[in-house]
Amino acid sequence: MSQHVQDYDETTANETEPLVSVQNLKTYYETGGMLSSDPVKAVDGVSFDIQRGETLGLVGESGCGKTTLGRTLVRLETPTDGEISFDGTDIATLSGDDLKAWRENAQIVFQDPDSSMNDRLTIGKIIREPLDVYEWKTPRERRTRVRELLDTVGLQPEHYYRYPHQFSGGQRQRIGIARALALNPDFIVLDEPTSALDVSVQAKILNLLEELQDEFGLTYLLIAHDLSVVRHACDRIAVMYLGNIMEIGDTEQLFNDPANPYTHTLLSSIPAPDPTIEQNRIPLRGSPPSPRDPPSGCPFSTRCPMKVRPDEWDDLSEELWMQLDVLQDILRERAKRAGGLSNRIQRAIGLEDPTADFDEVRRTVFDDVSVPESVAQQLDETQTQLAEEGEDAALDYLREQFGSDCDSVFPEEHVVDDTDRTSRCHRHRDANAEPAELDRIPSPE
Ligand SMILES: Nc1ncnc2c1ncn2[C@@H]1O[C@H](COP(=O)(O)OP(=O)(O)OP(=O)(O)O)[C@@H](O)[C@H]1O
Repeated sequence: MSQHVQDYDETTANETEPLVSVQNLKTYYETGGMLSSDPVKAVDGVSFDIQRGETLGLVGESGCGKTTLGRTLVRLETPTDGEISFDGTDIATLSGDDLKAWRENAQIVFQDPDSSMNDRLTIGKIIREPLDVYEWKTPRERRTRVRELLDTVGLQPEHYYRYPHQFSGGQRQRIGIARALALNPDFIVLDEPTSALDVSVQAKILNLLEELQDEFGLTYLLIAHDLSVVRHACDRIAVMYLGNIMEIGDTEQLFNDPANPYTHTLLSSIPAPDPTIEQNRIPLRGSPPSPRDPPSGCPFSTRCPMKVRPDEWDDLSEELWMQLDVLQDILRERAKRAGGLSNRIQRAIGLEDPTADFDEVRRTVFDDVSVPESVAQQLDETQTQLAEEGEDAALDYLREQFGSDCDSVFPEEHVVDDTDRTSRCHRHRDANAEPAELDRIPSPE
């Protein structure tokens, strides 16, 4: 949609400020519960702008906070902290009538249009609902507006009196889009708008969204799992991991030359169009840490294939480093399981020996790699810590011995190209730039 951004900018040359500007935005969910009082840090301090008329894509693994961020930008969620400036107005703290009045400007289209549709209402009523809520003009003008909207999204006037179940998935998504357009918003969050649809229908809906953007000067945040969808549809991409934006910038630059190790791993999961071409796939180990208890340094540090290593261990083999990471993964998993009240009580009364199978874990993890005596000693001490203090102490010990800034310092944002793309990674510091190549990572089995 880049061409469009240019056209729109020409007609609004005086409006050079971004439409949406986000500073250190956090949205936490307080879920309470006896065993864990920590909030879910779904969005954990993000800052970025969305320019007028652009489409910003938002990608990342399931649960990284994309939907929460989208919902917060249209104020369906209340941020815990931070600022959202919309067209120059801070909307993060709006409430009551002010919030309702502002909401006309920003809408959301859901993955599953059915979730926002009452099956017992006609299509006309469903699209008209926002107009009724906002008491937009007269009832007659509202009906006329709905007919216009049906036409705008490629449906027929006679569809006004039909019911949602009489339509296909693609048509229902058109209805959802018509409803989102009803109040003439400037900004729309598109939350996986095509993931529930067949591929042929997906393309039609994406084309429709692009046409509507051109016609009405809309600004989009497009959330999508499918990286080929965002590559085609977005001017810029934001890559999210565990509530943070790890990289954000121009779509083609980001796809052609990803700067952040997480972007690398995410993009390398896309199968090559030609299966005979050998791909340098980067394994993404394990699952993301809990957003209730994110790592203390870089959010991606527990899975990062390019983690910075302390100089004193420079001569350890790649294979051994990888297995040390695997050992930490296992201990973290055990720590999660041991966190339950019943396990803790069991251990307190001596029913469970936390080191019972550590010997076996150690044998299996380091079976195929050569472990120098210096590392073996650290593993012995890890085992002692585990026996005496438990998994968290053993993990702290491993972090002290083998960790770096990646494990303890949140990475700052670095500009990584001349299009102002930014990435958060300690590898961008000059001192850590080598080795910069992901090629050094051993291929997965
Ligand atoms: N209402 C809620 N209450 C408590 N936790 C929530 C709530 N909504 C989301 N979460 C949690 O917040 C985190 C982020 O969820 P979110 O749905 O924003 O991620 P996502 O990237 O959109 O995932 P997906 O791609 O699966 O939709 C997850 O750990 C999720 O379980």
